[in-house]
Amino acid sequence: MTNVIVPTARPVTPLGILAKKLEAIVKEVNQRADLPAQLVAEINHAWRLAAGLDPYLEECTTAESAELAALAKTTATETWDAHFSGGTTVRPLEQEMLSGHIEGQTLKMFVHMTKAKRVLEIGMFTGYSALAMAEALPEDGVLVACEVDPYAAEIGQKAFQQSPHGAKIRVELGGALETLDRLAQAGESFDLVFIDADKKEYVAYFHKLLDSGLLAAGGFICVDNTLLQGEVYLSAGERSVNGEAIAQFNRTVANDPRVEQVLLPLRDGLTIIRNS
Ligand SMILES: C[S@@+](CC[C@H](N)C(=O)[O-])C[C@H]1O[C@@H](n2cnc3c(N)ncnc32)[C@H](O)[C@@H]1O
Repeated sequence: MTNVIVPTARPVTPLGILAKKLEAIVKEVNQRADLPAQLVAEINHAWRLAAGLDPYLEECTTAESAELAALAKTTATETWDAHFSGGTTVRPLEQEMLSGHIEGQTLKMFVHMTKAKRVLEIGMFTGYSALAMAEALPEDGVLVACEVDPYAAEIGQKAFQQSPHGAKIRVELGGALETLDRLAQAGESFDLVFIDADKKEYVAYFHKLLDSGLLAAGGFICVDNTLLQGEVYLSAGERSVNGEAIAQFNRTVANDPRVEQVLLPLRDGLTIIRNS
C-alpha cells in the first residue's frame, strides 16, 4: 500500500490564525530568561486555550462518514496551484476551501433540525458540505449544488457516486447568479440555502434568494466565512477585497427588516438567517 502524505492546511479561521501566532510567541518567550515567569506562564496558558479548542470540538463531535473522510483526503492531496496554472481549473482553488468535519456536521444538524427537504448550495467545490447535508436529507430530499469549476465539480460527482446519499444531489455547473435566475424561472424553491461561493457576490445571492421566491417562506440561509479571518472586526484599512465584501454583506443583512440572523463564531464565521 502506498503512503499518501496529506499536506497540512494553513489556518484560515480567526481562532486558527490566533493559535498559530501565539505558538510563535510562545516559542520565543520560552527561550527568554529575562521575562517574568508569571508573564511566560500567562502566554503559554493563552496559547493552550486557543490551540486546544478545535481538537476538542473534533473529539466531541460525531465522526464524519467514511465517504466524507475520503473526500476530504482526496481534496487535500490535489495539487490545486498546478491545476490552476495549467488551466485544469477555471478558478484558483485550494484545499482550505473545504468546510470540513465540524461545519459539515453542523450543517447536517441544521437539515435534521429544520426537516428541510429541498436544499440549495451556492459554491460546492469538491462537494464536502453538499454530501454532509445530503446525508441528513430524507430519501425523497433534493440538494441542488451550484459550482462554476468543472474539475472540482467532477471530484464531487465521483464522491457522490460512492455514497448511498449521492443520488439526492443535483449539480448545476456554471456561474451561480445565472443558475439562481434559471432556478427561479423554473419555479424552484428551497427550505435551506448554504452560501459559500464568491464573497463579492454574497449580497447579490442574498437579494436574489429573497426577491425571487427561491427561499421558501420561513426558510433559512446559512452563510460561510462571515468573519473572513477576523477582517470584518479589525480596522477597515486591514481588509482585503473579500474582507470588505463580507463586511458589506454583514451590514446588508443586519439592515434588512425581512430577516432575523445570528453570526456564530464557528470556524470562519457562520451566519444563520431566517426569512421571517
Ligand atoms: C469555499 S469553496 C466551497 C466549499 C464547499 N462548500 C465545501 O464546504 O467544501 C467556494 C466554491 O465556490 C465556487 N465559486 C466561486 N464563484 C462562483 C460563482 N460565481 N458561481 C459558482 N461557483 C462559484 C468556487 O469555484 C469554489 O469551488
